[in-house]
Amino acid sequence: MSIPTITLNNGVTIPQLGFGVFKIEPDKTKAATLTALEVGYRHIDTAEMYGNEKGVGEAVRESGIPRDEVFITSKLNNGFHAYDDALRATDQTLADLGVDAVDLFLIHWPMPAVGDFVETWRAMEKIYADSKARAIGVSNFQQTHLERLFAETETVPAVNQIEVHPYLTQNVLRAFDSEHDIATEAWSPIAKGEVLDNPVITKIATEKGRTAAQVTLRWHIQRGDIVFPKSVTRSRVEENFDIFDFELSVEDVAAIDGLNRNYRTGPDPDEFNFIPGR
Ligand SMILES: NC(=O)C1=CN([C@@H]2O[C@H](COP(=O)(O)OP(=O)(O)OC[C@H]3O[C@@H](n4cnc5c(N)ncnc54)[C@H](OP(=O)(O)O)[C@@H]3O)[C@@H](O)[C@H]2O)C=CC1
Ligand SMILES: O=C(O)C(=O)[C@@H](O)[C@H](O)C(=O)CO
Repeated sequence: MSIPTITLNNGVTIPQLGFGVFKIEPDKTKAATLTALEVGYRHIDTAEMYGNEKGVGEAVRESGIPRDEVFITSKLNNGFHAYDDALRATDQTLADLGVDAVDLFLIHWPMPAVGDFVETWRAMEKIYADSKARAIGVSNFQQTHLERLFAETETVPAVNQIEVHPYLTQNVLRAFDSEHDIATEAWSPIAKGEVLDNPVITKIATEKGRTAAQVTLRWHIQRGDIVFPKSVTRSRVEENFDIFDFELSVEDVAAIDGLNRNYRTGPDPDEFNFIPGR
């Protein structure tokens, strides 16, 4: 099964479907990631915050798949926004993953009340210039945060990774990303499972002979976003991968768009200023 790719604003290509590892225990991450790689995933989304970068790196090495065939994303944790801290934390991420460079590196949260993300972005530009990341981007940035980066720095982020699912369709921010050549990545794409019993989605699933998760992931793919559902259950890892041999109609996509209720499963980026360990 060939996974579609998206070309980022610096020419780097990313598989549109990946595997997320948030909340996978460090000692279970190697096995879970190996399962995803066996099933066919070639894009893994991790973060320093998840405490499981080592397991991801071990799985990629143990899989025997050439490094350049697996796209690895990690994220700079909230306690490392200061310029020198960001550079040091990046080196630690590379050491934990056991790689020379990540494919994509993101500022995990803007933390607007702290207010130092422009300095952090300058560190990201240095990390990119030093070839420690093939592409750099942000996560959980609102339009105002992006506008500050445009005004005060040189590089437009390649990616904005934000919460998106049928109950939080984010069409305004996604359109803003797109106007500025920033690819949107949709985190918690099935809303941590919360959308799977929605009658609009289950009806489409029944009509298509698919599961609600497959319909929801297919909706993301047809809207053009990048997704990386998480599962520690092999049958679900397979199910979530098996979404490229059917299509939703324009009406199906519109019906799922209509489920938006601006509901977040995770923190509001305008209010989240949490620094782990402090
Ligand atoms: N940048 C950021 O701030 C954030 C980024 N992320 C990224 O996004 C990824 C995905 O988001 P996440 O929050 O994990 O949530 P998801 O929307 O991917 O949902 C994961 C949950 O759904 C279950 N599940 C997965 N597939 C199926 C299926 N086919 N049928 C029924 N249940 C299923 C999983 O259970 P089980 O594992 O038990 O099978 C798990 O409980 C993360 O792993 C992380 O990489 C997530 C949150 C914030
Ligand atoms: O999963 C992530 O990438 C996150 O940032 C979350 O852990 C987020 O910080 C959260 O859910 C906090 O409760």
